[in-house]
Amino acid sequence: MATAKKKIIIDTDPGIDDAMAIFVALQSPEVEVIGLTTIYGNVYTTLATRNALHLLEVAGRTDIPVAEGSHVTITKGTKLRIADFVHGADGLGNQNFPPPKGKPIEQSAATFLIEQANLYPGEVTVVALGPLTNIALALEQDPTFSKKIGQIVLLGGAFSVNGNVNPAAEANIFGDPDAADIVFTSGADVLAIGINVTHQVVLTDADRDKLVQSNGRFAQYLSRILEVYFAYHREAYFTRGVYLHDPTTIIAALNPSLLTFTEGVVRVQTTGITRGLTILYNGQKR
Ligand SMILES: O=c1[nH]cnc2c1ncn2[C@@H]1O[C@H](CO)[C@@H](O)[C@H]1O
Repeated sequence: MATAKKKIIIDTDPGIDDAMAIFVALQSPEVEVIGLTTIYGNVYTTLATRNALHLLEVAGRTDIPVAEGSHVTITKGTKLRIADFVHGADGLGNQNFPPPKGKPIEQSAATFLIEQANLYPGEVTVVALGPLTNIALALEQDPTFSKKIGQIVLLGGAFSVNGNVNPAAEANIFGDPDAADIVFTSGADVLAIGINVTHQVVLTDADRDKLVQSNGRFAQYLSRILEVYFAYHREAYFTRGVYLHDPTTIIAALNPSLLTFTEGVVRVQTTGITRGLTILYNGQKR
C-alpha cells in the first residue's frame, strides 16, 4: 500500500539555495508541496514572490499556490537586512529572467498557513527557509496554530558556533529575532537546522562541474544561477564550494534519519549586540 505523501509548505525567500531546495522538494516522491509562502531575507518580499512564481514556472508546477508574506518584521520593523550580496540583485544569480506570468493568491502567507493547518490538522510540515515572521504571525493570529501544524522544520540559528551575519547571529534569525523567539517558545514541534549543520554540507566546484555536464531536469538552470553563489563563497569563506543551507533543511524534513539531533529548549536573544543569538539548553544540568 502506498503511504500518504507528507504535505509541506515551503516558506521561502528565493534565493539561490532556496531554488535548489524547492527543486529537491518538487522531485521528491515522499512529499507533496501544497504551497509556497514568501518572505524577505535574501531579497525583499515582493521579489521573493516573483521568484517563487518564476521557479514554479521553470519546474512546470504552476498548480502550486504562492501566498505572499510579510514585508516587515513582527515588530513592524522596515530596516531589513537583505542578502543581495550573496544571491545577486535579483536573488537568482543576476540572470535577467523574464517576469513570471502567474500571480500570488489573495490570501496572505499567515492566513494560508492557518487555513492549511486547519484543513489537515497535524499533517502539514512547514519548511521555513527565511526569517520566521510569517510563522510568528500565524501563531499570533491563531493561538491553536502551534498544535494544528504538524512540524516546523526551519533553517536558522548557529548552535554553539559563530553566526554568519556577525559572531552572534545567523542570517535568518537575525532577520527577525522576535519572530524566531515566538516560534521557539510556541510549543510547536520545531526542528531547527543551524549553520553548525549546514556548513558541513558543501557542494564543491567538482560537484558543480558534474551539474554542468548533466542532462538532469534542473541541472543547467542551477549551474547558471550558482555562479554568483560560488563567487560569494570564494570571497567570503575562501572555499571552493558552497554551503547547501536550504537543501539540507528540505532533506531534514524529508528524511530526518540522515541527520542527528539534540533535543532541548531554544531561546533567541532579541536585544543588544548579541541580537539574533540562539541559545540551546540541552538539559544536561538538573
Ligand atoms: O554571509 C551571509 N550573510 C547573510 N546571509 C547569508 C550569508 N551566507 C549565507 N546566507 C544566506 O542566509 C541563509 C543561511 O544563514 C541562507 O539562506 C543563505 O543563502
